[in-house]
Amino acid sequence: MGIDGDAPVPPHRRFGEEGGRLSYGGYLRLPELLAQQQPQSDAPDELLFITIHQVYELWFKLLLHELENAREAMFAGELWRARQLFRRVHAVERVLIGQVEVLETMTPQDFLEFRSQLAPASGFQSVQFRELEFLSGLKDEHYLGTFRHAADAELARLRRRLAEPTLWDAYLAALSQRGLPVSDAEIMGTLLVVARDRGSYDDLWQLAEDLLTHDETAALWRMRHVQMVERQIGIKSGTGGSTGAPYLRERTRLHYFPLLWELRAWL
Ligand code: HEM
Ligand SMILES: N[C@@H](CC(=O)c1ccccc1NC=O)C(=O)O
Repeated sequence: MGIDGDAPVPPHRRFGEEGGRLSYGGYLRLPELLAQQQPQSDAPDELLFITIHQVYELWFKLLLHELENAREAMFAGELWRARQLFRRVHAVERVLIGQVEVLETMTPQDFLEFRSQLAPASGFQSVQFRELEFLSGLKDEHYLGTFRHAADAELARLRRRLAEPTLWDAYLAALSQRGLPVSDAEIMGTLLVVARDRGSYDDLWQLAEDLLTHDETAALWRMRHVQMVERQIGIKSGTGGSTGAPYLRERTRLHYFPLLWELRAWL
């Protein structure tokens, strides 16, 4: 019973009612969000195709945010904070791989109902995907060419990513703050010291493992994507003008942090 004799108000009724300003849909901007799925054909599976891509782009946005914060934490020497953020990054990346399965419920015949209308659009033109690559250390300015038709603001974002420090630069800064040499000639020696003296450097070792997991999970997504592509379009070329699966297979060999992979051979 409440103090005035009425039945107590259940907690779920009280919370958030103080100001009465926020609502679920208002806070999350659902009218705007849910107005953005607009198929251009009558093909029943185009809604799935648009939804999946929009969900990917939302996760990409979060990943960029968390990776920027992880980079800042490494520069600040707050390795525990960087590690906390990498746990989140890895969890999101596993979701990115898992949701390929949802798109694979589409048959190639159903995809072909709207595929021809997509060209020349393609995942090639995902600005945030390329930003993730640049931030992670895979800076390839040739890709600016694929964004010729992008908005000025998007091109500016890519150029900024090309100019700014990568996650690897931030890791080198963290090593350097602990008095370890990081020049090109010395870095492999330093990585070996960290790997062999876990008593002194376990936090740096674990952080390098977090970077490697980010690298590995990105590669797993590339492999999963190319499997899906082969299942959908076989050896057809891509709407973005590439050779399709052969181009994508080549990209699965990429590494964000090649030295961390090379280190294994020296241990
Ligand atoms: C039916 C499903 C899909 C097919 C058949 C497909 C096909 C392709 C092909 C052929 C390419 C090479 C570029 C081109 O010439 O078009 C490509 C690139 C790409 N796709 Fe997809 N894709 C599919 C789904 C997705 C999804 C769900 C995403 C999530 C965002 C995605 C993201 C990308 C990205 C980021 C690239 C550029 C990769 C790179 O340059 O390394 N794709 N895709
Ligand atoms: N490139 C794909 C089409 C495709 O998947 C796509 C088209 C427009 C926007 C995003 C896409 N997703 C990944 O490439 C294809 O060649 O079939």
